[in-house]
Amino acid sequence: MEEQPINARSSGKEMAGEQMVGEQLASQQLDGKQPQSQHHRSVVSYVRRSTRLEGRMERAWNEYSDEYMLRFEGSHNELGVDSQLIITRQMLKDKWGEGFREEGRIIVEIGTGQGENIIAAARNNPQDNFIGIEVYTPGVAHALLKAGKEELRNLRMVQVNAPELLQAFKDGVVDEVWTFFPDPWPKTKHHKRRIVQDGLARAIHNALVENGVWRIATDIDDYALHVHEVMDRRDDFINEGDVVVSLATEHVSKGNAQEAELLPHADFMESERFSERVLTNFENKGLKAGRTIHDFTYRRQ
Ligand SMILES: C[S@@+](CC[C@H](N)C(=O)[O-])C[C@H]1O[C@@H](n2cnc3c(N)ncnc32)[C@H](O)[C@@H]1O
Repeated sequence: MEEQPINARSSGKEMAGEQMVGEQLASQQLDGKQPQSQHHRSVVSYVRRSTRLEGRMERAWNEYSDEYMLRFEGSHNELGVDSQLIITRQMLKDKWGEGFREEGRIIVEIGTGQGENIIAAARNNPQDNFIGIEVYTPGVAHALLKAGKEELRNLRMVQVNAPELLQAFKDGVVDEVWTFFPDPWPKTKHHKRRIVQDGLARAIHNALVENGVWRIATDIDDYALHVHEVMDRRDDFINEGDVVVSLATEHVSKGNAQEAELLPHADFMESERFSERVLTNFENKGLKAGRTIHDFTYRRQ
């Protein structure tokens, strides 16, 4: 479905469109200038759908959202974050309340979907703190339901546009950022909507502790190539991959493996499967369709 570019902040209707995020906002801040108006339009990586919850999901929201949702200025009832917001570890601790692990790492997952990964990670690593960012309300509700049922204390969810939140973190607050199976946006004219972009990389670089890592996974070859294009030329991250992967160097459309085989290939370095990554529905679909799963580890320099 084609998105309708309307301003999410002013309308709050079913289809959200374009607002200032990622590359533009990050580059303005990191260049030391004040960002322009937050209402300036830029491209976002999602299409906002109807967010009406019913039944179990509605009950989960009512029961658990007060405890599990972290709310920041500018993030009430909309997906934006105040461009002046600075998130420190102390602020997180204060908002979190009981359950924040003083000595623990802070791990942020961008685009948690149904929450499978972040829930499993929080359960398996009770010593660390996990923050899930997701724009899609039913996805957030699913995560709340699972977290609430398991009484996880070391997990919080935020419903905002992830690049905006990432760039609010004060230098060196986050230990790891995970982006697993980002929306592929296969059409060339939509590649600018892919969430892995220079602006997000800069924001994540700033948010990460020294030697912190950004882990990415995708089942789309063309997206894997896009990740290499964006990340491998950066000198502020190092690609820690030690597995050689051959990828078609011309962009190919999603699923067009035959065409890809005929195109010129080049070798790229990728990682073994990240051990904390669980098999989600998205990955399962990719595997069933015979696609290769690509894992990336970029370490902050
Ligand atoms: C293809 S799903 C993958 C979900 C999950 N990571 C998994 O592996 O199952 C991508 C998710 O990213 C979310 N998303 C896309 N852009 C986002 C953004 N700018 N901020 C937060 N979430 C976003 C979408 O709503 C969607 O749930």
